[in-house]
Amino acid sequence: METLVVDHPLVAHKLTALRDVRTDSPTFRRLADELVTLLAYEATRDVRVTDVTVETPLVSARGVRLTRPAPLVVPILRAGLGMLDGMTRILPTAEVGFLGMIRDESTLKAQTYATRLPEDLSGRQCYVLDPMLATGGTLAAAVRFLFDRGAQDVTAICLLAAPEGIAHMDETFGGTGKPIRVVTAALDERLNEQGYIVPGLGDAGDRLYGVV
Ligand SMILES: O=P(O)(O)OC[C@H]1O[C@H](OP(=O)(O)OP(=O)(O)O)[C@H](O)[C@@H]1O
Ligand SMILES: O=c1cc[nH]c(=O)[nH]1
Ligand SMILES: [Mg+2]
Repeated sequence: METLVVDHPLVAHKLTALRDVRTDSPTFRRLADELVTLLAYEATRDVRVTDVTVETPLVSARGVRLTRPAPLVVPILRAGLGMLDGMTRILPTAEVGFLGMIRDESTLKAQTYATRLPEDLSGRQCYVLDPMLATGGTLAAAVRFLFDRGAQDVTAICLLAAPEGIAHMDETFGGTGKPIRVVTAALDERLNEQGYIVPGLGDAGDRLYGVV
């Protein structure tokens, strides 16, 4: 599995503001949206394209267009929804599937409460959106759903990742030879006793959707 920590001053600037406990929900939503677009630019570096020729007003020119079928983008509800607009802004023809997952805060195990994915993902490139990669239980389950339906490769875009989550993904998929990438704005220090990323940004879903 490949992990890419995007090293860019604008990414660091927006992430710092997201971490700030004083950032209110409307600002948090806007920053998350902007940050995803920057991460998505890096995450889509390997998106498949097909050679085409276009007519400019002057001559024929060679170029590319996205290979069809377009990639599948899968936000993990609830918090991943806050990343969908930022992603589809740069990949407007993407198909969108949904996974609803919640982590039981006492066991830290992920439970799936909704799946709305194409049945057949043979040969498809997939992008999973979830702001937080903590223990990795949620992302591992989501990635398994996609590979079970035939996905060719999966890239997860996470605002923040913990070393424990990256290690869990490596242990789960490392020996499978499946192409998986995690693209994140930062690899934080650790998880605390409650499974929260430290220094982190708190509960991403609550901060996005106004509980705090
Ligand atoms: O890596 P893990 O330890 O599995 O934890 C990460 C998950 O926890 C959060 O979702 P949460 O369960 O809080 O649901 P929500 O999006 O509805 O807030 C987050 O958005 C991830 O999906
Ligand atoms: O730090 C964390 C860990 C899991 N989920 C969150 O929203 N934040
Ligand atoms: Mg939450």
